[in-house]
Amino acid sequence: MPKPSRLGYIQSYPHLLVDFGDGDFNSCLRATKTFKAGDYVAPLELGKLTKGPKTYTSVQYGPGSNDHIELNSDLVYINHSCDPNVAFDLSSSDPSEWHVRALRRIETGGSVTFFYPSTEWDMDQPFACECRAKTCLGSIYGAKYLTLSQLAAQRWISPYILKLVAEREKSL
Ligand SMILES: C[S@@+](CC[C@H](N)C(=O)[O-])C[C@H]1O[C@@H](n2cnc3c(N)ncnc32)[C@H](O)[C@@H]1O
Repeated sequence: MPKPSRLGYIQSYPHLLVDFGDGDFNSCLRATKTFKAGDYVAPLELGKLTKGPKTYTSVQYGPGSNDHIELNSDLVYINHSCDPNVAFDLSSSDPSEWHVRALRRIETGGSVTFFYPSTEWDMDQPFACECRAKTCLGSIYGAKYLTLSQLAAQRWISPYILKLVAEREKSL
């Protein structure tokens, strides 16, 4: 189940709802209540996660090229933004603590977004970003293709991504 479908849709989390659009990639996840900065938006429940190869729906959890999980829940509909409102925090060595956290206030009905290169080093499916943020980076390929200052401008970057960037900078 890479993506829950519109047909027979059952919400995965009480305060998050998929807004299904037409076409393959035009859906998003919306908040059905207001979240404050720092609030837990959703846990990454271990029972739902599956390890697997890198895909456009997977989330990286470590520095290795095989360190990817499928979310198997509505969280897969969280779009990228260059000015995101949540962090995917998979930094704990205890996976039961992995979670999605609000980086700033999210109003009821607001689209939930994260900065994909905060978890992804080299993405399976790069795209031309349509986030419309003033700080939009244009094309999103993964952290490997961003400068240190572009990454440093973000509120949250996963520790293993920062480590990979540090290794890249050292080898220059
Ligand atoms: C995991 S899906 C996210 C949900 C997706 N919108 C959908 O309807 O299935 C990731 C894909 O959504 C699209 N996407 C996500 N954020 C985007 C953005 N800011 N601009 C353009 N496309 C985006 C891209 O095609 C990307 O490969």
